[in-house]
Amino acid sequence: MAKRMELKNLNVYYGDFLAVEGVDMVIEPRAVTAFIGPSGCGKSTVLRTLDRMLELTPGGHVSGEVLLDEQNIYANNVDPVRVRQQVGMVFQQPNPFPTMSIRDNVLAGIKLNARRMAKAQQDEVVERSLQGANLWKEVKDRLDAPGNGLSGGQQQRLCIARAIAIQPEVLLMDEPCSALDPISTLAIEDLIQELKENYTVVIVTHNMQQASRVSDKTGFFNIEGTGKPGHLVEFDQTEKIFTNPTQKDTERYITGQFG
Ligand SMILES: Nc1ncnc2c1ncn2[C@@H]1O[C@H](COP(=O)(O)OP(=O)(O)OP(=O)(O)O)[C@@H](O)[C@H]1O
Repeated sequence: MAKRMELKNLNVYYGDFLAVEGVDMVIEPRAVTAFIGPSGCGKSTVLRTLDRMLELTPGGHVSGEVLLDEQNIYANNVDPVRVRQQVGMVFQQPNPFPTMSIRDNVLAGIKLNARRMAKAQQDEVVERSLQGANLWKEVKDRLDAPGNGLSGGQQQRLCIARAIAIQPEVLLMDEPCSALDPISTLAIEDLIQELKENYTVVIVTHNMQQASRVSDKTGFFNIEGTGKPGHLVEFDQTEKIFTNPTQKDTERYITGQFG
């Protein structure tokens, strides 16, 4: 588990609109990479290229390459469904299937991929995934209760359990804490630190303290103005980005002068 990803001269389009231009970046395995930058600079757009979810938006397409351990995931012979088995996504709004039980929520991705599994093996996946998402202790006595009976923070950890149940290599998180209270946010941030031992983690966040707390590397994206493409301004060790950035715009952004 945990694979390296590499973006090579990546351009991302919605129809004719060039939303993000010329991104080159190596995303290291067993590390957390954060994407920061002002609204509209393309953080979520780039994130969605990493599991080919971008193509689910009409007109969404890319040029350039996205490598997952040397394999271009946009090559003609690559099945996007297979990519999404290797690269999982956790969204801003916790989105468990509301009436489905906690147990079935964890197994949802596996069932969707039509993998048959004996009950004992399912039990093992449910426990392992919930342990991995730091939720097991809180829910082990009510696995058959509906997913929407959990708190927001627990629901987000359930979504993380669902994402890791299929044993991906990479976990993408699009502002995973923005709908959560501060205590649940800290629980997810602690969990992200644990997840990086086994996964390649990429997180989009508006919260600069969060980026500096949880990530090893940070990419700062920016946009010159409405209708212009976003681009990657600077990508480096998180500590360097937040203490001694090379680019003036990065410094202006992290010191709150715009954005
Ligand atoms: N479905 C879409 N169709 C057309 N254009 C889109 C679509 N989604 C995003 N865009 C455009 O792509 C650009 C990048 O948007 P994106 O949402 O990736 O930025 P972001 O940095 O994640 O912003 P935010 O921080 O506000 O979420 C913007 O100009 C946006 O308007």
